[in-house]
Parts: sequence; structure tokens; C-alpha cells
Amino acid sequence: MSKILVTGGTGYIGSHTVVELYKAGYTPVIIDNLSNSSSKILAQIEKIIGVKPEFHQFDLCDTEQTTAFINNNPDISGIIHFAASKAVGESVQKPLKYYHNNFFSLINLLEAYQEKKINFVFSSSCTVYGEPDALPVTESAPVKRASSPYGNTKQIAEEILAESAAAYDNYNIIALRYFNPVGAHESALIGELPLGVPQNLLPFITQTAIGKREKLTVFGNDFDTPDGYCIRDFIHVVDLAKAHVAAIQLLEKGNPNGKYDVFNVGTGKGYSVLEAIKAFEKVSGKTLNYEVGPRREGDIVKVYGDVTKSSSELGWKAQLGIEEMMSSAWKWENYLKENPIE
Ligand SMILES: NC(=O)c1ccc[n+]([C@@H]2O[C@H](COP(=O)([O-])OP(=O)(O)OC[C@H]3O[C@@H](n4cnc5c(N)ncnc54)[C@H](O)[C@@H]3O)[C@@H](O)[C@H]2O)c1
Ligand SMILES: O=c1ccn([C@@H]2O[C@H](COP(=O)(O)OP(=O)(O)O[C@H]3O[C@H](CO)[C@@H](O)[C@H](O)[C@H]3O)[C@@H](O)[C@H]2O)c(=O)[nH]1
Repeated sequence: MSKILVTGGTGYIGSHTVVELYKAGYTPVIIDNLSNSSSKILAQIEKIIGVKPEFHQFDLCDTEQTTAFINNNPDISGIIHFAASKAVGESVQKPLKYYHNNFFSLINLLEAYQEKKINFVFSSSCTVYGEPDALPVTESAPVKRASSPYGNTKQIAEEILAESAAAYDNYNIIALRYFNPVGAHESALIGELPLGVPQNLLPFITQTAIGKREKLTVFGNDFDTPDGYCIRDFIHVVDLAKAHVAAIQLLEKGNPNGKYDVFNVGTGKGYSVLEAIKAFEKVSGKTLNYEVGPRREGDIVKVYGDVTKSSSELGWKAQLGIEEMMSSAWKWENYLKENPIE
């Protein structure tokens, strides 16, 4: 079956996608520089699928190595490009790191193809919508001015991809706009591995519940929402991984929408931060130690996606609900306690 290159394949979403690609009959090949992941994930993936995926450790910002790899692997028919720096707060402190890593890696990959045909799936984000004017937000909603250099890399990357697909014959591209990926594989052998203090809600919740953090600070509860807490469209990482398989399949069939397309990848349902905490408490049987603090600068108040297009045109729909997201994240945190992965 087709070989699919998964950049950032030892990372959080990449590792789950490697598993789903393999299950769908593809041969995933990973490139990762391990800047935000561990090579131990390869053995974890092997425990799930029974084989160790092919792995190459190098930095995609290295033009020579990237070009040589692509030239030496002419049987790769598709790329899922996860590799990027992704911490919103750090991107404000170190914008050049973000522009450097996220653009050079993308452009090196695209340029390595020159005239050769390639199917390309890109990790974008609902961050491109900013605070949407209407909810659920559709793919045709306007892209708002980015509130961080990280968000800006996603917006500009989408422009680079759209313009490249229009200008050159060989690229067929889909950008997936993820909502809030959470949860872990049902085996609890792979999941999110935040470096240092987690910035995102779910790992902070599970680390607090297991005793690694004293308490969760909720960033504000006086927003213009039914319960006052911010609202997000949480999406189970395994569902998200399957959306990438669907995107590759659509590109292989030929996307009737053309050479560049975007899809929302969420459940279409918004949960407040408080509802997420309550769902976690229900499935874990734990009472979470949390307090409400001040708002976090730049936070979107409410966002959830319209998933009509993904369902009708990508042929993909989320299957797993908020309780499965919470219980799998909790199972993974417990696994990590007994089996730390550094
Ligand atoms: N997790 C989220 O909340 C979220 C939301 C929207 C979009 N995304 C995007 O999805 C993608 C994957 O996110 P994730 O949560 O799995 O992140 P992650 O950090 O777990 O995975 C990214 C992987 O890419 C690798 N990498 C980074 N730069 C590299 C380079 N120059 N060369 C080779 N490898 C490199 C890292 O080592 C890491 O393993 C990213 O592009 C991210 O911006 C993530
Ligand atoms: O310790 C915490 C962490 C988060 N939150 C709140 O939880 C919600 C979700 O926050 P977080 O998990 O940080 O996600 P987002 O801010 O929605 O951003 C994530 O989701 C976006 C959409 O996919 C991506 O673009 C970003 O990179 C990714 O960090 C927000 O209301 C936060 O204020 C807290 O109250 N306390």
C-alpha cells in the first residue's frame, strides 16, 4: 500500500495518525527531530500495531537533508505535515523561532517536490477564525488577524499552500483546521506528552488530578456565555487522526473541489471549561482542585465548528464524545505515572 510520510510523527497527533494510517492499510514513514517528543513513542506505537514504523531523525529546516530524503524515497505518495512549534505563549516570546521552524520546514518539503506529484495534508487550526462572528463557524468565515505569531504561521502557511496549489500542477493539498484536540489512544500507550508545565486545559486537569500540580487555575468565568466560562469544540485525538486518513483518501480519489481545500475538524458541539471539568470529574470519580483566576490574555471566548462540509465532502465525522475524551486522557495520565516516558 501507499507510503505516507508523517512529519512530526512521534508527536501527539502524529503518533495517533501513524496508528490509524497503518490500520487503514498505509505504510507510514516518520520524520521527526524529537524537539518536542521522544523516540520511545516508536516502541509504544509498535505495541499497538505490531511493527515499529520506519523512522528518520532530522530537522526539516535542513534543506539538504530534506531534499535528499525526498529524492531517495520516490515511492512516497502523500505527506501529512504535523511538524511545527506549537506553544502559543512561547511564540509571543520567541516569534523568530516560530517563523523559522514553521515556514522553513514547510517550504523545504514543498520545494523538494518540484515537478513530482504529491498529496499534502497540513495541520491548521481554528485559531485562523479568531473570535468568530457567527457560530458554529464554517470554513468560509473570514480569517481574522492572528493574536499570536504561532497563529500567524498557520494563516500564512494556508496562504502559501493555496498559492502553491494554484501556481504549480503537482500539489494537491488539504488543510485541516483542528478545533481542540484532547484525549489519548484507548490502549493508553500513546497520548499527549507536554513538556514542563502544560499550557492547555486537559493535560493541566489530568496532572492536577494525579497530584503533579496543586491546582488548576481557570482563566475567567465572567464571559458572555451561558455559564460564564469559555467554550471550546473538544475533539478526540483518535477521531482527529482518522480525519487525516480521510483527507489522504480524498486526495487519492481526486478532490472535486480542486487542488486546495480546507475542512473543519471538530465535533460541531461546544462545551464550556466548567462542563469539561464536570465531565472529567464524572468519569474519573475525582474532585478536581480548581479555582477561578483572571482571564488569560488573547483567549477566544467561544468557538465551535460547523462540520457539515467535513461530513459530506471529506466523508468523516467524529465518533467519540466528551466522556471518552476525558476517560482516555485520565487512563493515559495513570499509565504515565507507572511508566514515565521522558
Ligand atoms: N495540539 C493542538 O492543540 C493543536 C491544535 C491545532 C493545530 N495543531 C498543529 O498540529 C500539529 C501537531 O501538533 P501536536 O500537538 O501533535 O504537536 P507535537 O509538538 O506533539 O508534535 C509536533 C512534532 O513535530 C516535531 N518537530 C517540530 N519541528 C520539527 C522540525 N523542524 N523537523 C522535524 N520535526 C519537527 C516535534 O519534535 C514533535 O514531535 C502542529 O502543526 C500543530 O501546530 C495542534
Ligand atoms: O490552565 C488552564 C488552561 C486553559 N484554560 C482554559 O481552557 C480553554 C482552552 O484552553 P487551551 O487548552 O489552552 O486551548 P486554546 O486556547 O483553545 O488553544 C488550543 O487550541 C487551538 C485550536 O486548535 C490551537 O490553535 C492552540 O494552539 C491550542 O493551544 C480556554 O478557555 C482557557 O482559558 C484554563 O482555564 N486554565
